[in-house]
Amino acid sequence: MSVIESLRGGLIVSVQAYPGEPMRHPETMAQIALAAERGGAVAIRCQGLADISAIKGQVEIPVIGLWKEGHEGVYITPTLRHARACIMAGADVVAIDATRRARPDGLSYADTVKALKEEGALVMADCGSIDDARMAVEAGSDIISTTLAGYSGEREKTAGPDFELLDQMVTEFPQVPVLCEGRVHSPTQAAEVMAAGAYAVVVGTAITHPTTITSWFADAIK
Ligand SMILES: CC(=O)N[C@H](C=O)[C@@H](O)[C@H](O)[C@H](O)COP(=O)(O)O
Repeated sequence: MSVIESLRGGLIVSVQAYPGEPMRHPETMAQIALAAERGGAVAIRCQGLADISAIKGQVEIPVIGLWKEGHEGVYITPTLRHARACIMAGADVVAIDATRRARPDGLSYADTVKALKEEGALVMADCGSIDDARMAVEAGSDIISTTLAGYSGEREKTAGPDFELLDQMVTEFPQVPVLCEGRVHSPTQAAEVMAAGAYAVVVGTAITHPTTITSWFADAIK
């Protein structure tokens, strides 16, 4: 079965810790990824070359790798160099910023995807709007996703997943795998995005970010 086919209908778990956080260590991330695999994840999404390699060493399921540089503007795998490095580190799919903003290396999104495809890589397009998705499909991305909805200035940051953008994407691109990622906070919401036509759902915070999960409970009993 192809990597993309193996994601169909499944749960992808995003395993990331942010700079300065207590769990930001490749071995810790790899342990969480393995736990997620045992729980039924069909793939892991993770950040940074050390985490990608450590996680590849632990799990059998595919790894979607990205490399975050900074946290403003184009920061998810911002350049072709970052994308190539993710593949070299072992990622089965590389996730890259697929907004229409200028990229730090001056390449267009289409040029970046073209180079990666020529090298045999699979590309996940992290989109923030339907216009981004159009550009990403035109460029030949293997997967498109709602990852940047609410973070790139084109969509409101909904409390839960951006169902409206998901609907636009699956309606306009029925032939392209559309992932729903971002603020999927419960099993019910995960089921809802699948019912809405997502090819697969990506859950990060609600499974792998204990500080945030703890704050949900702490706030609820204040
Ligand atoms: C916008 C951005 O930088 N998103 C990042 C992308 O890799 C991660 O910080 C998110 O945790 C991930 O998308 C999963 O989303 P959520 O944690 O909401 O389930």
